[in-house]
Amino acid sequence: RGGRPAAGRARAKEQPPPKKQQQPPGVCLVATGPGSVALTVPQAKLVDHRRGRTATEVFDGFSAVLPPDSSQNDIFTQVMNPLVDEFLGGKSGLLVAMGPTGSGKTHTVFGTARNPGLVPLTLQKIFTAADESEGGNQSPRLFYLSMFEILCEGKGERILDLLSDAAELVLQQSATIKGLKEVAISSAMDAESLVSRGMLKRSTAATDANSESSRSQCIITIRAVHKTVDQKSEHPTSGSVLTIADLAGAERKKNTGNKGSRLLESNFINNTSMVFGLCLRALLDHQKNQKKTLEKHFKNSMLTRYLKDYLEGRKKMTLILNVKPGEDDYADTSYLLRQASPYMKIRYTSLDESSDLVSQKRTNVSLVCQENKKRRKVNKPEPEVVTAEEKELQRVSRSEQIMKNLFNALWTVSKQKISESEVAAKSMRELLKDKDIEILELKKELDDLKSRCSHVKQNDAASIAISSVSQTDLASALDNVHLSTELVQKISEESTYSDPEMSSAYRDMTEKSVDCDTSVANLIDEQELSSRYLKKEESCTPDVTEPKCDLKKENTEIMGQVGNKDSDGSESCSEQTSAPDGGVTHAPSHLDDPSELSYIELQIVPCNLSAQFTDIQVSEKAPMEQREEEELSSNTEVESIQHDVDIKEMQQHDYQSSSQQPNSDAGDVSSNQPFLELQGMENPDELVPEPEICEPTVKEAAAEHAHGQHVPDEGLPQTKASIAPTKDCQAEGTTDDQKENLCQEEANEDLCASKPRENTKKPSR
Ligand SMILES: Nc1ncnc2c1ncn2[C@@H]1O[C@H](COP(=O)(O)OP(=O)(O)OP(=O)(O)O)[C@@H](O)[C@H]1O
Repeated sequence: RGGRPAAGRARAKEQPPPKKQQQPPGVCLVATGPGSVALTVPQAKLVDHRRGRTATEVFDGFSAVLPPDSSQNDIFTQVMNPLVDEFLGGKSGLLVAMGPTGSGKTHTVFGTARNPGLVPLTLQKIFTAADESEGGNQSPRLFYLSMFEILCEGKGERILDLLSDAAELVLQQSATIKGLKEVAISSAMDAESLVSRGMLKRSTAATDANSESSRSQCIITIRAVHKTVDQKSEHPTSGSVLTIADLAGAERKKNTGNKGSRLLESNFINNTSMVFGLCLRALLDHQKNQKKTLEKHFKNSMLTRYLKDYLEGRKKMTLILNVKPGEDDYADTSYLLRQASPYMKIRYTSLDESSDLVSQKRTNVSLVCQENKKRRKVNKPEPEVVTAEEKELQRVSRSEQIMKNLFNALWTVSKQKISESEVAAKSMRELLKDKDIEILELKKELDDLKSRCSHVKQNDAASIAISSVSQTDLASALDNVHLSTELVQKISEESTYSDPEMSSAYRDMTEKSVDCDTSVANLIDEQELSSRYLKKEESCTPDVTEPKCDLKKENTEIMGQVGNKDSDGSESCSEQTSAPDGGVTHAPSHLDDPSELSYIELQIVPCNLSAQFTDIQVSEKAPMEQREEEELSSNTEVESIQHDVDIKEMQQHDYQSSSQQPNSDAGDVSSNQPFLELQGMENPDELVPEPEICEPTVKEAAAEHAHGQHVPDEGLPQTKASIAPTKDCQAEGTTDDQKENLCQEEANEDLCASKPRENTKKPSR
């Protein structure tokens, strides 16, 4: 008990015990050197074939090996004094007493009043050193003492403050205990009494192995604070800390005989001891192989969490392996030596800590050291110190680089999309241009069609004008017919005085003329109807060239219809102008009928008019040409009339010559023979002699026609006017009875002639 674990590896080979140290009976472990021990297997533990032989294991490498008769001071001097010196020098340290139950750990740490342990000795040493430091002009320091235990509570753990009545303490992540009472200590005596009071609260129980067995892990901390630095703070946290831990010893059930709650405590104690050993083993392995990560076994118990800095090699730690050298304790001793002897090779990484705050930086320093080692492996001359800020900067720069790459990728894709869109827009523009060109061409075609349609409309208007002109011509022709009728009537009236037969023939001729006038009026009506029908057909006919043909055909049909209609009447004028095949013929065919010789000459006019109408309709001449033709026809008509007048004049002359004879006979055929020959007539009875008083009037009218006075439409009244004075002259040259007869006849003729004229004017105008 009380021996420090030797450094180095225990040799597990059988070798003869050292000659100088005789192994006492019942003892298995003896010191063989300042840092080595020899563990001999008891004979009872050996198998049968090995009995009689000595089986000894040598464990060397320990810092010191203290024999069983060593005092508390020897232990303090050998084990604790270096830690106290470092503590007083500003360095934290840890002392942990390990060993099986009943091995004397508590006795070694706390001792007794008469034989004080390491804690009292430390306190004495500290205050002694403090007194010496004040006398040596060193800065005064304050010492604080805390004492707590970690015990089992059910299946868990809890911290209990041994210097206060605090209900519960909380172990923080920073390896500090929240709520732990620190008691400032000003003297060793006060501190020892304080520790003594705390020991009274510690959980202990009697087991088969120990009458006062510790049931918890007890931890005492002494913190030294310089007054000049932390005197303003009531509870300064800076300063070196000296930690002394008295662990509960591992227990064997058969040795302790624990049951129930004790057995649970045994499990807790053994588990904590095991975790503590694993942490040390992991630290050792990590220091042996830097590539191997440091296992974080310290998380598995509250004790190891509290001692994390020490178990990770950042603070100095001293282990006291308490063992019992009896043969009965061989198993526990052998187990502890085998377990803990390798820990002597553990080295802490920093010896320059001066305060607990500095320990926070030591982590970075440790990382820097590891980083430097790595950099040395890659043969870099100067290792770079990577701080947290630099790491943050590197992380930010990486993020920026990632975002930059992402932005570049998006930009490239966007550019491609834009280029594709531009190409598509260009093609669409070209397509629109083509469409515009097509639209312009279509517009041109539409304009052409419009112009052609307007031309067609003009043609239609021309055709309509032609129809109207034809109607006008028909009307003028009708007027001419009336004029001729009136002229014939005048002549017949004049001739009625001389020949009654001529008068009857004249009446027939007048009736024929009236019929002809009526036929012409009907023709005008039908032409107007046909022109309207033609308009409707032209409006529905798409082909613009068809109306011309239709116009000709329609006009031809009109003529045919007129002929057919008049053909019902045996003596119609239209019957003579229409051929059976629809063609146009002239009146000479009627010369075959001797019954109509009296008005053959007068029917030339309507027949010519029909021919004129046919020419107009077929040739579709211009209105001026039509007017010229009309004038020509009128002139022809006048010439024919003048020719008739000449004939009448010749007849009148013959009649006068015959009437001057005493026995004038109207039936004298010889006197009429020249006229008949001229006219080509065979029946002289139909000749109507004209009276002599009409000669000047007829001559005057014939002279007007002969002087080239055309007879336009408007000139028709003039013709009438030119004829009217002849009646006056005629009336002046006659007797009163004759005048009355003439006026009566003239009135009758006016009434007879007015009827057809009124019928013809209505539809034509
Ligand atoms: N060097 C010593 N001198 C005198 N008595 C001792 C010595 N070592 C131990 N003892 C006595 O042995 C008994 C057990 O000692 P101690 O309680 O210290 O053992 P422990 O290792 O702490 O056991 P546990 O782990 O169970 O607490 C005590 O009664 C103690 O007085």
